[in-house]
Amino acid sequence: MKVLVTGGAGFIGSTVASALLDGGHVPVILDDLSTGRESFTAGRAFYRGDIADRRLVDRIFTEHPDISATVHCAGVIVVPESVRQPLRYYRENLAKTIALVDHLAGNGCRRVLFSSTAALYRPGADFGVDETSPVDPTSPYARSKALVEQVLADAAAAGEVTAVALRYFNPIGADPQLRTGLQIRDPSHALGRMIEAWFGGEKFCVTGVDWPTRDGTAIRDYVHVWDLAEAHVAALTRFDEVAATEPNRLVAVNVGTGTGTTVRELLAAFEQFTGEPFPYRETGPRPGDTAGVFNRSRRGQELLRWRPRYGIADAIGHALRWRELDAAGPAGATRTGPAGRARP
Ligand SMILES: NC(=O)c1ccc[n+]([C@@H]2O[C@H](COP(=O)([O-])OP(=O)(O)OC[C@H]3O[C@@H](n4cnc5c(N)ncnc54)[C@H](O)[C@@H]3O)[C@@H](O)[C@H]2O)c1
Ligand SMILES: O=c1ccn([C@@H]2O[C@H](COP(=O)(O)OP(=O)(O)O[C@H]3O[C@H](CO)[C@H](O)[C@H](O)[C@H]3O)[C@@H](O)[C@H]2O)c(=O)[nH]1
Repeated sequence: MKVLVTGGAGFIGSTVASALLDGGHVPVILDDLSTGRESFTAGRAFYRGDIADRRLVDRIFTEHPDISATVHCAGVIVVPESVRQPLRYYRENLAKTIALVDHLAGNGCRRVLFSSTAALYRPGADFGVDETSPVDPTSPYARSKALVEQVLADAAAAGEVTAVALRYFNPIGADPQLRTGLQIRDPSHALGRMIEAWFGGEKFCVTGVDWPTRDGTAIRDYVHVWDLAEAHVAALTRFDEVAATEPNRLVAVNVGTGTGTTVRELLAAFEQFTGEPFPYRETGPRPGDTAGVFNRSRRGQELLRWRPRYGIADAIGHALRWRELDAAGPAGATRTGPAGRARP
């Protein structure tokens, strides 16, 4: 398969591209490098530009007429930022996706695998959700994803596209071969902040301790980014079969591990991995935060014939090793290096 990967210079898209290559497929990357890293595209077909640029999309399909599907990862992703800049989030994630899908359909590429998010679910009493759980996003970021799903559902009903949405839970870790990992300088997600605090010799800040969870901190389903990437390859490999399970509808599939982990539990797993106590402080929740959800659906395993292979300790290890390598290498030369930390 030859597959267009938007956002293929970013954290998840670059890992998807590696998993495609490892599976004998060919990724073609479209990325504007707004948060992506050019070195992640080395040795891969790469077009720098905006997903909404019709001329660029036309050029890609002229040069690669055998692209059979698109994985659409490009977008802006920071929940608290979306609360401050909703118009930007709706423009980047919703308006530009409509333009992209229109250009894709115009080029005869109707198979769309969309990067959606479990953040669109309303947390239930026990925080477990499946694909039929109520969708009730609480931030402009999550709402932009729910709106794209709605657009794709309508386009699928009209036969304009065949669409599958992978609703990611919380991807962490790095490519186990360390070809790519988290590329942004100042991550906002819990494990990213933990790693920066640990390398910087600072306290980790737990944001939100009054959620109705077992220990008051928010719960998430942390899925290794390599497992997530393999779920994409599985979905692409049997795309028509998966789409045919709900003809003329958007097929939504949760991609999580099935295990809920609180922030305190993630911190404990980090301490266990490094063998050192991790000092922390506590504050109120961030804007747009939710108590969280974990996956309780088996649809991903059944429809995609996929199952996660890695656990949280693997993900922490890969993320730490990537961070260490990245700080040392040319791509990370401007970053602060590990603050005298011994390798765990
Ligand atoms: N990271 C998570 O926790 C998470 C969870 C659920 C869903 N997702 C979704 O997965 C996708 C990828 O997320 P990520 O963590 O890899 O983020 P990322 O920021 O690392 O990657 C996004 C990529 O898209 C590119 N991009 C952004 N806008 C673009 C545009 N208009 N045209 C072309 N390229 C553009 C960026 O340069 C970047 O390389 C996003 O759609 C995100 O919403 C992420
Ligand atoms: O330094 C931190 C960072 C986060 N948290 C807490 O940890 C929990 C999880 O936060 P994350 O940011 O790791 O996870 P989210 O599900 O809130 O958001 C993540 O997933 C979203 C999509 O689902 C977006 O992609 C977003 O950018 C990405 O961070 C939240 O309660 C948050 O308040 C902390 O306690 N301290």
